[in-house]
Amino acid sequence: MSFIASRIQRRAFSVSARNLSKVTVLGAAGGIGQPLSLLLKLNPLVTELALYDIRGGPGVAADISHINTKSTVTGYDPTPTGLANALKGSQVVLIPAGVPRKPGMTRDDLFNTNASIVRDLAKACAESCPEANILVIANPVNSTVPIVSEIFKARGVYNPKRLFGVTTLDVVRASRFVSEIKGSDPADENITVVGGHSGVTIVPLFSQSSHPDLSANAELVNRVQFGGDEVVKAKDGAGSATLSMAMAGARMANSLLRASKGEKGVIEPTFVDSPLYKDQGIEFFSSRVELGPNGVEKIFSVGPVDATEEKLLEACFTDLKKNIDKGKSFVATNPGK
Ligand SMILES: NC(=O)C1=CN([C@@H]2O[C@H](COP(=O)(O)OP(=O)(O)OC[C@H]3O[C@@H](n4cnc5c(N)ncnc54)[C@H](O)[C@@H]3O)[C@@H](O)[C@H]2O)C=CC1
Ligand SMILES: O=C([O-])CC(=O)C(=O)O
Repeated sequence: MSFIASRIQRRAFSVSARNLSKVTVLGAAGGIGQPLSLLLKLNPLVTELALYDIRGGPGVAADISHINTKSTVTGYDPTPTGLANALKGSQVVLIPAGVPRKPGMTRDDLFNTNASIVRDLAKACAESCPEANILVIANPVNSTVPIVSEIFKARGVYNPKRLFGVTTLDVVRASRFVSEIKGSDPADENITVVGGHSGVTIVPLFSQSSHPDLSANAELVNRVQFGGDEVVKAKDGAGSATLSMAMAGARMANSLLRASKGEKGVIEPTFVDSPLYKDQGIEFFSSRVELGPNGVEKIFSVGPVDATEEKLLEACFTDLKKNIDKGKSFVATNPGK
């Protein structure tokens, strides 16, 4: 083959490789995993969908694979090889694997079960797809994201630009709740929510929205902070938010894929390794983040806040630091196999 022909062929390969987007869902047969996988099957940016669960992955995959969009769907057996194959070549890995809350529980009460699930899945990711974007949905997000980072660090493959805690549901809720009060279209309501993803670590910044008066609406602030509890209570023992979460997770994955294809100005709120409050010992923080082909492109600062929000941020910092430290020390004391 001539030099030019081989160069053309190489370029054609790299262009088509860039156009291929394998997305993996770990926990694909669960309450979130199933509708999330469905929404990803409907996304034309996804070319290959890999579904893994400790039970039921192949069944969900067979069902979804009949949907007449172009992407291929494969379900993997619950074995180490199945998991490795689900992850190999993946560009985006979503992790909704783990137990959900029951009424009366906090997200932190899930730690004992979910920490080791996330730790072990993170090990598999570090091994099989160290360069993928990892989107952690499993709670408590404030602790599970640091767990993933510690595992990647221990293996020398940590890239802070590729690790995301999914906090999209908080802004989805905030815009919907505001629209109910104002009688507006939620699509027009851009509410910034910063901090973490549980209770008082969730800080909506209404003063920055087109309705600054709402920052004094304690009931609304509380509803955004404890929106998850509203669903847990209504489901009465049958789990937590699954459908709205699937929509939020699919939105976040879609934003990453759009940015990876070179679209500019794609901004999502997300819980990332962040410089914003590192001087206060807070290594991860959710704020508006511009996404790009390399993952995190730019982390926006919190911006001006009013006195009420200043107090909310103080409460957030205290809990968030504890949650992050808990995740980090878990890996130090429970490194697993
Ligand atoms: N980040 C967020 O905004 C939200 C997070 N969540 C969290 O997402 C998690 C999942 O919630 P649901 O889907 O409702 O729970 P679920 O119990 O319905 O589904 C979890 C799935 O994970 C699977 N699983 C467990 N261990 C696994 C492992 N080692 N490997 C692969 N799969 C495994 C289970 O077999 C099950 O199918 C919970 O921790 C929940 O708290 C829920 C809503 C919002
Ligand atoms: O509340 C929960 O346990 C699930 C969750 O994270 C949410 O709905 O925001």
